[in-house]
Amino acid sequence: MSEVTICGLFILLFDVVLCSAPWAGLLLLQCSSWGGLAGVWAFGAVKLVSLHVFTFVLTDGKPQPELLRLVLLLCLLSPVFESGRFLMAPPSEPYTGPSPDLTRLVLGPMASLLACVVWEKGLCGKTKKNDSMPDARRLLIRMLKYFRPDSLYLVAAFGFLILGVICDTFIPLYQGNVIDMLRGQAVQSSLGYAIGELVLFSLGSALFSGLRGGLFMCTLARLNKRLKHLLFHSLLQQEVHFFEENNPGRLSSRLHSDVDRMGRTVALNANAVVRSSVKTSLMLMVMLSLSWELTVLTCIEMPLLAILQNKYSTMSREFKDEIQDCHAQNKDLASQTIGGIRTVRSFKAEKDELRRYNKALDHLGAINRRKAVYSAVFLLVRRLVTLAIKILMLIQARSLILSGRLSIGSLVSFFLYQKPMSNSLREILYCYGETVSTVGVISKVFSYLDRTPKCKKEGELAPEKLEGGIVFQNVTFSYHSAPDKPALKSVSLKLQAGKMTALVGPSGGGKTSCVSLLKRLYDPDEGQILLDGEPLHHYKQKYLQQKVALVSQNPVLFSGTLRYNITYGLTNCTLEKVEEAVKKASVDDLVSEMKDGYDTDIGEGGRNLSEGQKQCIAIVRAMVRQPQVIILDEATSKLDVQTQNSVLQGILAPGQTVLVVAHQLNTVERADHIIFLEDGKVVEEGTHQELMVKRGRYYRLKEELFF
Ligand SMILES: Nc1ncnc2c1ncn2[C@@H]1O[C@H](COP(=O)(O)OP(=O)(O)OP(=O)(O)O)[C@@H](O)[C@H]1O
Repeated sequence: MSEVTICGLFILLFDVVLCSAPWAGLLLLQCSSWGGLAGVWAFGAVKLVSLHVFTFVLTDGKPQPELLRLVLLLCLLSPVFESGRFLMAPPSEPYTGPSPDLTRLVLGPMASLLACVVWEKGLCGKTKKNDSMPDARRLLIRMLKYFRPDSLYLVAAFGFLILGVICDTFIPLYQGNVIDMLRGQAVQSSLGYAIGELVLFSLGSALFSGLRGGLFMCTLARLNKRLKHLLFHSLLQQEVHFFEENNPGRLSSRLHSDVDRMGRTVALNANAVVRSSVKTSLMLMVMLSLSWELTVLTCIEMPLLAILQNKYSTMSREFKDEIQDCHAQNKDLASQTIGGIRTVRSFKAEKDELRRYNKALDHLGAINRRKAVYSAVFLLVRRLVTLAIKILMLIQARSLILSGRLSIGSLVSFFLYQKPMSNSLREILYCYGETVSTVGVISKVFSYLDRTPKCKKEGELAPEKLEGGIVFQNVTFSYHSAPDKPALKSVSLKLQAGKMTALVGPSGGGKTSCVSLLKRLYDPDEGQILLDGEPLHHYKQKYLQQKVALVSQNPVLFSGTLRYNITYGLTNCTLEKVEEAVKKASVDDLVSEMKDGYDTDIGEGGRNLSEGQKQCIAIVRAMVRQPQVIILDEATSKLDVQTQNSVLQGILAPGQTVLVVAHQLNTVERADHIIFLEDGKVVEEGTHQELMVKRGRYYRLKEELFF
């Protein structure tokens, strides 16, 4: 047992001794009261001083904050409670102060102790152990701030909510009135009046609830739109490394399901909490007026359930995170297989894929089973607690009825109120649990929203005239997924303005990495790349993407029309410009063959086109930008030789800097200068003829091996 617990027990014992003294005195003197409310507060003050001194002595002058909170609770609970009774006492039965009975002597310290345990262990204790809880509060407050632009809607929604609840609470009262009138000899007009009031409250309840629901839904839709826009904007700013490290399925799940979930949970729970709180307060007032002892017992049930719910919520939050990750993985697995169905079919790997998917489903099933077991245990314990409290209440009610302090009718009314009040409290606790379990989701979404892209800020340069000379100065670069294996090691090379340069080398040599750096998809770890003598990051990003165009072997096209794909990312690109680019690239036949010409829908990812046609579209997309530097990364590999020649002839304008990427020397005969890259290093460079002499044997050998 810890030191704090032992000290707490001593303090409790001392409190019981302190309380029993005046009670014993009152009993001996046969007094029924000890000075009304003033006496209770005075005794509370005396207790506060005595217990403080006792605590300081007990802890050698260094009391723990938990003990001080217990002392405060022991001293203040009774005066506060009595003040409540005093304020709520009906005029027919004026307040006479606490009566000396044993139940009160035990109930006071018990309630204080319970409240203390709930606070320290269940709520506050959790906060101290788990650093994420203050974060949770901060995250929820931040989440609420996103509702700010809809404050007016929210104020109206909450207003309608409170009006609706008030109408709801009065409906049973008027129902009772009408029933009473049916039994008696009420005048026809007053019966009609009571029915009218009942109808009015029912209509009010329906109307206000409808308005409240509509306004909440509207606010939620607006919040979702705002958050999705912000998140998508933030994602689009991130560097390419980020997308390599984070799986696209998971990012898309954050953007859609998570944003929906966080908005829904926070808005609906706030709605439910306000509704339940108003209802609970109204019912609590009525219940206290019926019997405070039974109300205290009902209220003891609440913190016990709160502890249980708190524990369950923590577990359920972990389960939910696990399940969500699992769902994202499964979704990814399925979409990968469906997306790559041609490859799957050609390798006859359907059974393997099914087995992989089944394994993933089994994993998800196991988590769901564990969650179900925990949920069943939680439900059982919760029911047992409720049952135990109910038995205690019946025992207490029996003694109250026997002593004549409670009528059977009042007991029935009390029990009639108890169920809806427990439901309201349960709803509040449930909402709390739900909100806490959504904190993980909120924190992940916010972490993406707050993420600062790890790439250099774009510059301001956008010169009208660009020569297109490019220099790599000692460039070293590694991918984040393989930080110890640099893809480029101190590479220095030069692309002369207006000339065609070829990067040649075996697979994995670093050609594509050079191209990616040139397109600023990544930034070098060391060294720099100069364009017309200026570092690449000094140029405006938009300018750079327009002046340096890349056509890769597997171009990415988007669903939409042919024209949309050609003019992708360009504003105000006229049809004439598109037609000119198509003519230059000699692919006008391809366009004329299409059903709706430029307005033909090419399907998702361009699936209605052949691989060669996709390459043609990508070439036109680059041409339409009239770039000064054009990079052809095996851009025509899927075209037949004749088309390849005519396309190349058309696109290579005089004075343009061209970078061609290839595996073999014989495909880059036109190049003015060839750079041979191997294992991330420049190993040879020169003209085609020079290289054929130097590396011809090597190439002949390689080509024999490959072809
Ligand atoms: N996204 C990536 N993450 C981690 N490593 C990568 C990534 N892309 C390439 N690499 C590694 O970087 C090195 C250079 O690859 P790069 O793609 O630049 O070579 P390449 O010469 O273009 O090859 P290929 O001719 O086959 O396209 C290789 O070792 C490769 O494994």
